[in-house]
Amino acid sequence: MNMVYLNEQDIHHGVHQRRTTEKTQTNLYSPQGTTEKTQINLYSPQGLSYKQPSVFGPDGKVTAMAPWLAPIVWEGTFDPTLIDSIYKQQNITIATTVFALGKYTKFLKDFLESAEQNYFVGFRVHYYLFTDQPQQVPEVKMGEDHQLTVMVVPSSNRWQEISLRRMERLEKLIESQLINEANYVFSLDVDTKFYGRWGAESLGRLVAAIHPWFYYTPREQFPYERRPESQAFIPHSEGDFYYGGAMIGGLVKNVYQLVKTCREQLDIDAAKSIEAAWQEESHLNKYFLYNKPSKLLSPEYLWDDKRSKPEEIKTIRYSHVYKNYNEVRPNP
Ligand SMILES: CC(=O)N[C@H]1[C@@H](OP(=O)(O)OP(=O)(O)OC[C@H]2O[C@@H](n3ccc(=O)[nH]c3=O)[C@H](O)[C@@H]2O)O[C@H](CO)[C@H](O)[C@@H]1O
Ligand SMILES: [Mn+2]
Repeated sequence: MNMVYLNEQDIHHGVHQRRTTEKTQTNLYSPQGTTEKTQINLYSPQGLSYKQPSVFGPDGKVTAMAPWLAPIVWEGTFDPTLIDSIYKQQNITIATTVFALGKYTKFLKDFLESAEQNYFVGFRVHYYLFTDQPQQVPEVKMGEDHQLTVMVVPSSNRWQEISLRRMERLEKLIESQLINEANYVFSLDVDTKFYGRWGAESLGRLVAAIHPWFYYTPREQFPYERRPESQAFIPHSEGDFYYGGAMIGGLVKNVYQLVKTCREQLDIDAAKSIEAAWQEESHLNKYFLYNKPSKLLSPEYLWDDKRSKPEEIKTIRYSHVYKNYNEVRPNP
């Protein structure tokens, strides 16, 4: 069983060819096996030793709680009508950032149209769409209380840069606007589509999504950054879940702490000319390891169209659509 999934992951990663090798870690950077401890970042506590948590309970069924008592949101664990009504009384605004630079504008229509069908329907939603091609932004009819603001930003010729810059841009947006305008904020990938409800059950102080390709994987095989010289470094003995960089969320203040820290850590790495294996996603995983999310979204909330639906996934709500990497990215 495990083997099958590991192979699928390897295929998944092989497509991008951006995983660092395990060799680098043991041979180059930890020659005596002593550096791991001394190079742990200042904001990280010393590694705490505990068993890797699982999304499956002892009965083999999915579990609705992480061992630090954060809910894991699955179909069947909440009453959608009830939970929406609780948050509606609070009159909240949910800011949502999405980036579409270069050819990624082609994903906007499906992303926005499907969001309008499924995403926080009946709540106040304010999309902030960052793009370098404002003329390519499609007209999409917004639901009541939903609005969209286009933020024009300079283009970039490296997809890695576009992806990781989201941290800095979100940091600035929160400082300048969201702190006064919104209660919650989500940042979502654009090469995606909503297929099902995404509502108030996803709200929390700090929200992470479990990556659809790694919830069967032993932590030592997570594609964390393994070079101790990177600020995103995580030793093989640590790790909870592997979280996807395509979705982060939470209260504005808590997301601000997250994006600011990740941006600072990315800057430190950049000054040393090191780019983590999965860019900001690696830094995000480091952050969540030492600042545990208060709510986890099951892979229902971050699926991948390339992956067939296993039994434990009752409904797919938000999923990566197929993309031809060579066609849409500015560089390999
Ligand atoms: C499932 C998941 O968690 N996917 C993550 C993954 O692969 P992905 O292959 O999904 O990354 P990606 O190509 O979708 O890039 C992330 C996002 O950056 C934006 N973009 C990117 C390139 C470009 O030319 N124009 C543009 O606008 C766009 O919003 C896109 O959704 O790794 C990335 C960084 O290593 C991010 O962490 C993604 O969230
Ligand atoms: Mn993506």
